[in-house]
Amino acid sequence: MPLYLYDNWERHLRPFQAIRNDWVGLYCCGPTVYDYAHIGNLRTYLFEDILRRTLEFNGYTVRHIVNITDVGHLVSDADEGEDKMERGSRKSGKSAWEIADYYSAVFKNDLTTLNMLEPTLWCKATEHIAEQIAFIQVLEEKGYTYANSDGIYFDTNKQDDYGYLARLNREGLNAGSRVALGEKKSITDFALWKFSPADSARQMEWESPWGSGFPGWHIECSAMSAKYLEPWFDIHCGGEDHIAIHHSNEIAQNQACHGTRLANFWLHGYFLQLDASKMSKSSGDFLRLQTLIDRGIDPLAYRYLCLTAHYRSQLQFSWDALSAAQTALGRLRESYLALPNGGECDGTYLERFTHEINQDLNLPRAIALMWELLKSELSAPNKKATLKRFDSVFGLDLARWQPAAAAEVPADIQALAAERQQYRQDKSWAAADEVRSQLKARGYEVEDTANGWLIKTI
Ligand SMILES: Nc1ncnc2c1ncn2[C@@H]1O[C@H](COP(=O)(O)OP(=O)(O)OP(=O)(O)O)[C@@H](O)[C@H]1O
Ligand SMILES: [Zn+2]
Repeated sequence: MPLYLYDNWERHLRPFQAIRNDWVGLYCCGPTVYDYAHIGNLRTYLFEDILRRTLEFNGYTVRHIVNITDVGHLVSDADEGEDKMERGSRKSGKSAWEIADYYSAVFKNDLTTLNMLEPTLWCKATEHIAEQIAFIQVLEEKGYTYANSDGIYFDTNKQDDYGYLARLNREGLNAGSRVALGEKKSITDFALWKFSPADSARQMEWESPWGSGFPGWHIECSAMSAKYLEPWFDIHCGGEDHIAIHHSNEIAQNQACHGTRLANFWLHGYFLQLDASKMSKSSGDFLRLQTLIDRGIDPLAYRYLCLTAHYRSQLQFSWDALSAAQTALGRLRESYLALPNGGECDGTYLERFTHEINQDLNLPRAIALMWELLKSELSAPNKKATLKRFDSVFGLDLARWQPAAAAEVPADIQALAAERQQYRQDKSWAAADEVRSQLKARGYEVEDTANGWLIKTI
């Protein structure tokens, strides 16, 4: 069954075919580590995690690269204003290096808490300055750059199809924005290298053929994806806000340097909205994963919530929806736990599941199918085996979940519960009731569910 993905370059579903035989290259733009990630950012990484799991489900080996932007992302996407890292440093009183380390570690921890798979490789912008300088030098040799008083810029007029990914109307943009042009030749031109200001020292700066300074934000992704994947690889991801500027600029750089548009497929995760606008670090109005945990929400309930919305539609955050997700996850975990082991994955359900996830990651329908499976006539052990296979894509970690009290249920009680279950299966009702009384006397009760049993304390 082919895997169809919605490619934003072509703006339609395309059957996925790997470029190479040995691995699939997946590059995901990582966080700018000047602050905590919010659950909106995390929604995009969850979508990328699901994509990776779907590729692996389809038998591919994925080389999954995530970068850490620890320099060069300016407050304004028009390459103006302060570097977000330096601003974060000024606000916190810590060095830019310290805050980069701190927020990178918290970010990685958030991903683990949400049961995301560890990328094959993390790479930091500040550890790839030489690669970025070398990339800019090629652009310079090929005539794509110009210098002005604050940096080396990419001349977007040199490319007829600049901005194709975003279907940009360049004439319209240029006409409407003369004031913001500054020293740039065209409003879409962007910085490759920024000079350190003459009057104040920066914490993060390096020598270069053009003088002391730091790289622009977009060049790191072109340089690092070429280094760790290839200049032409399979799939590039990010949030929807990256389409118009960041990814358009990455493509421009690669077209100029390597003659490729970086990636064969361009996939974007759509926003988590808070009160009808994008949840955003810069606005200061955001929720962290830890905020949810502090309010008694299981982090995987947030993962479940994200699974119920398609990645290509925006998701409106609400506490009600989150608590409904928590309830559903609880039911799912209990059902899974109650099912006996030893079954086999059901071929028909597996085929239907593959059809849903291979249709551009239709996780909402895959989740609905999972509930249908639980209610089905399938044998209990086979339900469990099938569900386990589904969970390799959902990533809800069902097999590891234990109710808080379960760890304390003594082995002899568990054995009694199993004995009772056996009596019930044999229709020896009197013996089953007798064991039930014994359990009760010890302070336990067994709850029968559609799919098995659960031991609870009275
Ligand atoms: N509200 C959101 N919902 C989903 N993804 C988002 C949201 N906001 C940002 N993203 C994505 O999260 C990833 C990390 O973004 P990054 O750390 O650069 O955020 P940022 O641009 O500095 O912060 P912000 O835009 O929140 O002020 C990117 O892929 C970005 O597109
Ligand atoms: Zn990027």
